[in-house]
Amino acid sequence: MTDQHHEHDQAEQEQARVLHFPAERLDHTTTENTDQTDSGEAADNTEPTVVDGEIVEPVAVDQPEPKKSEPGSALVRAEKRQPILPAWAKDPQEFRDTARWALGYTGHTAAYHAVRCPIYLARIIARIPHGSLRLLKSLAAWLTDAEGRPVRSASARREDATEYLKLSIQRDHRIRARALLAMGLGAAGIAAFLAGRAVLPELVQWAIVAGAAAGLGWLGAPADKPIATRAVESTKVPKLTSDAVTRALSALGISQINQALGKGGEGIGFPKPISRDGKGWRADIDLPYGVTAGDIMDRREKLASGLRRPLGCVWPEADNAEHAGRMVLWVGDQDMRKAKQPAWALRKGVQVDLFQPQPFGTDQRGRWVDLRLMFTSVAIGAIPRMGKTFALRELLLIAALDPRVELHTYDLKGTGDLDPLERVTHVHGVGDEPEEIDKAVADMRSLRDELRRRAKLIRDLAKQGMAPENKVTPELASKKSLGLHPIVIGVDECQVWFEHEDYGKEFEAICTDLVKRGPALGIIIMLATQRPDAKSLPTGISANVSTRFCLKVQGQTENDMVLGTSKYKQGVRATTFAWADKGIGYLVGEGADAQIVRTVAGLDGPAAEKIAAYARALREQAGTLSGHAIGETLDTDEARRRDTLLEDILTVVPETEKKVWNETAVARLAELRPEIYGEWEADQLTAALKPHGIKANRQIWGTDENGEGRNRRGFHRVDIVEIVTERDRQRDAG
Ligand SMILES: Nc1ncnc2c1ncn2[C@@H]1O[C@H](COP(=O)(O)OP(=O)(O)OP(=O)(O)O)[C@@H](O)[C@H]1O
Repeated sequence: MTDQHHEHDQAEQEQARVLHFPAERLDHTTTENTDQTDSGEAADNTEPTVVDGEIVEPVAVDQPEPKKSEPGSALVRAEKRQPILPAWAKDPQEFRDTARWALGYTGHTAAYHAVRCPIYLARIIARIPHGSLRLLKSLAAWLTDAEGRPVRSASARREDATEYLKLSIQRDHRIRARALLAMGLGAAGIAAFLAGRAVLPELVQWAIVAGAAAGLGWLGAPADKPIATRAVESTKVPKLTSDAVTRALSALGISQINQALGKGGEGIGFPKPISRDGKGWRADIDLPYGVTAGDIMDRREKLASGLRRPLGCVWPEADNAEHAGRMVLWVGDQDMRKAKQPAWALRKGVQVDLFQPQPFGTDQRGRWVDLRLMFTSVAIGAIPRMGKTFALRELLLIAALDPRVELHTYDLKGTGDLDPLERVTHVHGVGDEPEEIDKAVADMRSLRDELRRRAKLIRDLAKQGMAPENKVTPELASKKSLGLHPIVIGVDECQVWFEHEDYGKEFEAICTDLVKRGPALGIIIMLATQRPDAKSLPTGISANVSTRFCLKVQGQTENDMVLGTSKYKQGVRATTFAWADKGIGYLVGEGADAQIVRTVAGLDGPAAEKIAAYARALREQAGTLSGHAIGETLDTDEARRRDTLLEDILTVVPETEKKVWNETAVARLAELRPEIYGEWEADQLTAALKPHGIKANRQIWGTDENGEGRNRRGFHRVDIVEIVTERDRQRDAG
């Protein structure tokens, strides 16, 4: 295409000649030139010497230098090669589907006709006489040269004796030859019959008789009543044509389109032929100047009406690889909402590896779209009742099928949508009652501590060469001793947390941290909200999540909040979905282009229960059931206490003691709260204080138990005081 253009441009350039036109015009331009340049050349130009048109060489200002031909380059052409194998034969899933369809089709057809065999037999027998009569009639007509009769009669009517004589002689010759041929064939037939009777086995003889009878029966059947009826009625979908597309576009009420289609307009461009793409038609369309793909997407319903197709079949999309006026229109054979989804590989339960992509939903063409949950964080947004909870639950079920995963599930709406996961989850929260919020705060705080622990551990492991990319690897996640297993947190209606009067800011801070740093450390947070605005999905979170799924939303702000800045402008508009497009949304995965995906259909409560039961069995086998799943409730007091380390230190280290050894502090802490600090070593305190930015490995001069002065590791009390004061100040301000 590009080459063709280029050649065309070159040809035009070669033919082009610049004609200089007379004085006044030249005067003007040259004056401008003189203004701009001080050279003497400009002064020369002020003399308009050309009066008549003169041919001068064109000066190419923005054309590329004509390419010198390089040896061998003629062989390397920019042609587009057609794939050797069709797409369905290359994709294993599509191949399986096609093979399954072909087998099913053949089996159905065979069974359908087998059942009707007796009827077909009766019909054949009934039609044999009529068939025989037809055969004899045709034979007689052939023998008597019936086809020449009308011509002969016409010449007789015209009394054209010469012509009639010529035709009669020809007829006599023909009849004689045909009679001889018929006799010969008849004799050969009788001989073959007698020989066949003598030589052929009886079965073959019967087969020949049956074949002859079937032939006569078939001959005797009227054209509108064939012997065998159709086993499959093909419901043919109308072919998408450029005329149909143009008509539909012209019905959208967009003035630029109507102008372009009006008299003298440049029309609508189809840069590629409309072709089959999966189970539908694909049209690449160059819209008239000034019209964008987004303008059409906003009128999807009208477009569907113009195409006379169900709304769920019509999917206009922007082609961002081209210009803003290029649209890809995909018109499916079947309504995406009603089309039978191919079987979900995880429906019956299989062990999954969260590090590998797993099937999340199907695209318009009915192909599975995979999603890798590891190293990601997810935001799901939609107006109510569009399938947001179903999508979140599906993702949590996928996570549950990896027995290493520790689940934290929060159903803040409180209707029990995530209850099927109860049997596998580590922490389960339902509703927004104060005690539930307390539990969630404690859990999130402990997850933040876990995040910090992991960060340090990964740093250490990276130094030892065990975490080459400074993130959790499948090997590290599988080592129980390291505690680096994936942690997946799912929060439905997350706005309840972020809008909480007391803890909103803290939830936001922790979740933002988890969204930013969690993925590399194996902590995956998934947040779903029905009100995607800056309050319910804070910008720190919405800007940093890496996987986004947006079902129907009402406006541009919500759209961009979930899918990312400028997505609406780029033509990725979840506003175009209709009310009936349940479970259908735009998915923006890691670094991938946005695509329309329908989540797994029919994954309701009972279906989710079954998968969760399988996931539990996997966990029982792997010995990874913990927390809520085995009846343990989160000890909120304990979790809170862990967060009071700094305060505890200030309690055990009096103001008068400016510096203290770690071992002294740990011994006193163990006395204060043996249930928490009883087992602590001095090094553990160093590690626990590090995330707070407190250096607990300073050399501190002190006196040991024998009364001898020596240097040991410790910290300055004032460092702790500073952090606690700052934290209290922030909490008060928040
Ligand atoms: N992939 C799908 N295919 C067909 N229907 C679906 C699909 N996903 C969800 N649904 C249907 O959408 C309806 C709403 O789903 P869901 O409860 O998840 O919505 P929601 O957005 O979470 O609503 P709410 O905001 O009230 O919680 C359900 O009745 C469900 O059957």
